[in-house]
Amino acid sequence: MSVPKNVYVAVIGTGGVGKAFLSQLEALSHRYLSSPTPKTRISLVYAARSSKAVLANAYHDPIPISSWSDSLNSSSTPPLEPPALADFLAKAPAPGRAVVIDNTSNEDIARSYPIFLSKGVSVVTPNKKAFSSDLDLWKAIFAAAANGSGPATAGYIYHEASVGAGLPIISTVKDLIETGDIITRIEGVLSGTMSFLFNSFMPIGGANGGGFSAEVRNARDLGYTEPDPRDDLNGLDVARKCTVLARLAGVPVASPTSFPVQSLIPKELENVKTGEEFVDGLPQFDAQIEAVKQEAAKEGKVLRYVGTVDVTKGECEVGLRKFDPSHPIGGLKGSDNIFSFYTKRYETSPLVIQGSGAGAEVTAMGILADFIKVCGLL
Ligand SMILES: NC(=O)C1=CN([C@@H]2O[C@H](COP(=O)(O)OP(=O)(O)OC[C@H]3O[C@@H](n4cnc5c(N)ncnc54)[C@H](OP(=O)(O)O)[C@@H]3O)[C@@H](O)[C@H]2O)C=CC1
Ligand SMILES: N[C@@H](CC=O)C(=O)O
Ligand code: NA
Repeated sequence: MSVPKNVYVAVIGTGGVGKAFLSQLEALSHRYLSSPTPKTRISLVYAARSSKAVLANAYHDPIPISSWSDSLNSSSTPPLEPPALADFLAKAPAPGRAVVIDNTSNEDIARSYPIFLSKGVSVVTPNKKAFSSDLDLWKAIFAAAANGSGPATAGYIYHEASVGAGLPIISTVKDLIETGDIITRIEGVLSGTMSFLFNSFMPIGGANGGGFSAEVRNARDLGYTEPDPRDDLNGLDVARKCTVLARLAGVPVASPTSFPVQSLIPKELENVKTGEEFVDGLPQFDAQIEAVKQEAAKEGKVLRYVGTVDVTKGECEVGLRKFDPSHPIGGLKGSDNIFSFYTKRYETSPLVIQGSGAGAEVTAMGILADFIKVCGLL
């Protein structure tokens, strides 16, 4: 009987998405182990939140996945700096190797991916920062990865959940390109938060829309927003997703602030210190967005927040637009995203992907699916 390969997992970030990921990882681990001929054994060797971390005593003595929370809560160890974590994970015994799951939105951790990858440690993440900050970081990540132009001994990088949460967006873009299609335009509602806000604030028929600020609070409480909701409301989250998609499609977008992005943050709240202060201050500006809503309603339209990547022209654009209620974007529900891909093959009738684009469980699913792909490659 063949010996199962060990895959050693380090999880950074145990918030909404991180918790859901660990719970799905535990179930996957049970499924793997209950197979009559287990091929993979998953060992949790590190878990961290911003203030503390827990590290396995040794590779042969991992942290039980079912009690990661107790282990982390009772720890007084601070998180390891990324280079130290990479050194630790690079020593994972063969067969199999280590995978780091970054469930934070931390830019310093994102900047350390090339260090992990060059040491043979794979990275799976929903963190958009790595792929949508400066272009040099993008190039460094893919130059270091085995599934980029790095050596076969390098780690793999997968980031499906960085765009459209669990929806198969990154894999679809890659499949279109690798099979020789030419993407000309991608457009749609790319934010679960923005979708939820406008579907609730201005539902078709105009009935029961609550105040805008109350919907922002709801979106945050439902786990749709970024750790700081201002990163959604300023349009940067959608701009980051457009940047990722554009770069994958071959447009070298310099940064998510290098093209027009409409912010929905009132000027007076631009410089408040915390996300909490921002959410608390928002109700006094409800009248402003209500006026924009009424203007659209007079034309028989609804407001929706959209992103467009015009690959042919090499341009991106992000902002609020008016739609007829009969338009597929006008009729979205809940936190649904919709992505329309126009390509040489899908020229007049686009390839459309629609479904929930935010929330812990659907995001964790995207991360776990990537993790399973990496396990298959190790
Ligand atoms: N929520 C969603 O629907 C989606 C989220 N994403 C992405 O998933 C990621 C996580 O989102 P979400 O779970 O909602 O956010 P949360 O704010 O709920 O969780 C973030 C976690 O990261 C931890 N963290 C932050 N900085 C560090 C650090 N330096 N070292 C270790 N841990 C750190 C936080 O620690 P602490 O607990 O101590 O605060 C927290 O546990 C983000 O990148 C987001 O963009 C992607 C698609 C959808
Ligand atoms: N805050 C984001 C989370 C997923 O990327 C969103 O609302 O879409
Ligand atoms: Na996705």
